[in-house]
Amino acid sequence: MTTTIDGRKVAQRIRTGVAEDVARAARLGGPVPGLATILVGDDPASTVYVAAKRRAVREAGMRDFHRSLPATSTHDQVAAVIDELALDPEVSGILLQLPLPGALDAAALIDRIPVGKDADGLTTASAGLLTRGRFGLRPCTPSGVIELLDAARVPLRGAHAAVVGWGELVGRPMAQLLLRRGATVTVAHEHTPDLAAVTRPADVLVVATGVLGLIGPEHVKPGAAVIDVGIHRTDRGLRGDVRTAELDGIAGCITPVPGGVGPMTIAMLMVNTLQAARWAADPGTPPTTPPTTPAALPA
Ligand SMILES: Nc1nc2c(c(=O)[nH]1)N[C@@H](CN(C=O)c1ccc(C(=O)N[C@@H](CCC(=O)O)C(=O)O)cc1)CN2
Repeated sequence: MTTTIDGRKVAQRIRTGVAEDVARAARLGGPVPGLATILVGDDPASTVYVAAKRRAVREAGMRDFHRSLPATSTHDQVAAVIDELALDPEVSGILLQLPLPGALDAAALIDRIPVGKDADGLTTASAGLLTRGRFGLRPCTPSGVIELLDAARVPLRGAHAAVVGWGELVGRPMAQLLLRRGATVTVAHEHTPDLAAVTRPADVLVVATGVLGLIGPEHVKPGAAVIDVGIHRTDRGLRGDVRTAELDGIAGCITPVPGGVGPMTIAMLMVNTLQAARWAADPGTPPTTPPTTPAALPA
């Protein structure tokens, strides 16, 4: 039997835990965390995602700072906004919504965000901290995947994990997070000649390719945990990189699209914003706990 992992439920539990922590800190007179979202242009999906992030910020009792910039903005104009937010002590975290329009250099702009305010965990500095196993803010989607695997009680230490896709947003940090949990990790990508040869031995399969329906029964070990990070808008609604219906009775557990990984991205952004505020309040002793709240863990 295949179990569906309910990402909405896990995400809500995490968001409630963050809201409780924010309220508790406020009662004790601590600073209220604040997230600044930056949206450049008017890409419809990005507009929806940023609106959802801002709503989540307010629901968590945090402060919502937002900047909208025209699609014609230059590198220097976007950089100036990031620099201004970087200096603002009320802003705990900064997020530059991706993708950026035109020829803007996303990597260079993201790297202007100070590591302590890197709510998305996407700067080169945050990637370095992750690779070294030091405290830092982790990329939201892959850390959300780890939370889902924990919620489904999927053992990671000693497991063979395959990550399909090597993007900076998901694939690469995902592999690092799984490694840190003691999994043996293989990363497959567009140049991998025989994809099924990599994925079929995997106990844990994380797919983040951006290729609609790439993964089917021929790629999956019976009983494996299958995590689908893809989101595609089709005539039949949202679909992922995995042909989920075909894996019923084969996968041990699987995330749906929608309602799987997607909601976790926003939940983990709330966790990171809270962590950033704590880090700023006591920069000498960065939190030593993993970037999740105790409330985020399964009961
Ligand atoms: N700066 C960033 N940009 C982008 C990120 C990111 O983490 N940081 N990730 C994606 C988009 N994204 C958040 O920005 C995101 C994607 C999907 C969801 C989500 O909740 N999806 C729902 C379906 C919602 C829908 O109808 O589209 C689901 O899967 O159930 C949240 C956030 C790229 N850009």
